[in-house]
Amino acid sequence: MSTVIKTDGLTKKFPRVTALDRLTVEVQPGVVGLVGANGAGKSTLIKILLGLAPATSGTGQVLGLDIATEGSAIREQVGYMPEHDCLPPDVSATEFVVHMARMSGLPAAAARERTADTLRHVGLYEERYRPMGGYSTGMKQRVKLAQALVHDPKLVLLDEPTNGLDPAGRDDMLALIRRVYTDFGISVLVTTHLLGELERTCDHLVVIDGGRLLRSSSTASFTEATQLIAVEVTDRPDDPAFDADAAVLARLTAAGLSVRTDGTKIMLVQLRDDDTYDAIRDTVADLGLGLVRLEQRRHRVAEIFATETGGPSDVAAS
Ligand SMILES: Nc1ncnc2c1ncn2[C@@H]1O[C@H](COP(=O)(O)OP(=O)(O)OP(=O)(O)O)[C@@H](O)[C@H]1O
Repeated sequence: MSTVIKTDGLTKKFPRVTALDRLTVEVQPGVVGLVGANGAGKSTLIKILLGLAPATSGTGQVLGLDIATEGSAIREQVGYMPEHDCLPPDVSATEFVVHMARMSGLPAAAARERTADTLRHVGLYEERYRPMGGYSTGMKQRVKLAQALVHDPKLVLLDEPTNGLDPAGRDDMLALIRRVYTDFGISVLVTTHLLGELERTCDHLVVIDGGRLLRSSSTASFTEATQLIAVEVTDRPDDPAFDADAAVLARLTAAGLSVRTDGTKIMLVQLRDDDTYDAIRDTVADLGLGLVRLEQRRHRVAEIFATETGGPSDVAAS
């Protein structure tokens, strides 16, 4: 696998703010999420990777090309979906995407053919002949994605593609983004400030905060299993006054297991060995209770973020 993006000590200073602070990161082929709160430096990084803005210091390569000297070669092979609305309201999606295809060097016939295919792929059919001013946000985001894909790039950089979409629209867009890689083999770097979106969509996550790298690792390792089992039990139907949780807690503790509650009806039992599950099941059955939940806890991306930044207050957990 060849590296798709590589930066080394990448720094971008504006007069009053350091937008990127010695960022060193490597991205392999796949769907990669770039996550950070508003102002973390995501859009700045994308512009520098495209060779549209110079870095203050540090180096970087995209598809093996130097961001400082080979910007136009990078833009030939990379598609870019900007964050903000950039679509002229009076032209149709077809006219616009054909124009973008021609701009990236496709001959007229090929541009028309690729435009039809790409718009169909992102789910725009009859409406592609109507002026874009009348489109919904979801349709506009699809056109923006289509223009990023039309010249058949090896990599697309998508800046907040789910912005402004309702939950169903977001799910559709994320599924579409996933297919860009699985169906066409085009690698994706997608930015978002919504952590919850990434677990299902991305293979790998890069988390930045204040322009600095917090963490870069596979999505699986972000959400890897902890050594805790979440247990929730029913009350006794014949004896609602019986404190089921306290009884289970006392029994498991007496059996040498470490148990804590998290303020809800869920108890967290430290996984000791394979017998831990049996010990919990037996205890619950002995007490005449039922099990509502018995599952190994997984880290969620949002929890990691909270641990490493001291609080997720400025990052929406979606
Ligand atoms: N052209 C500029 N001049 C001065 N400061 C800038 C400029 N562009 C960005 N910044 C600042 O750099 C920091 C990073 O901005 P950037 O837009 O990269 O963040 P972001 O993570 O993409 O956030 P958002 O999702 O809000 O766009 C912010 O503090 C921003 O105010």
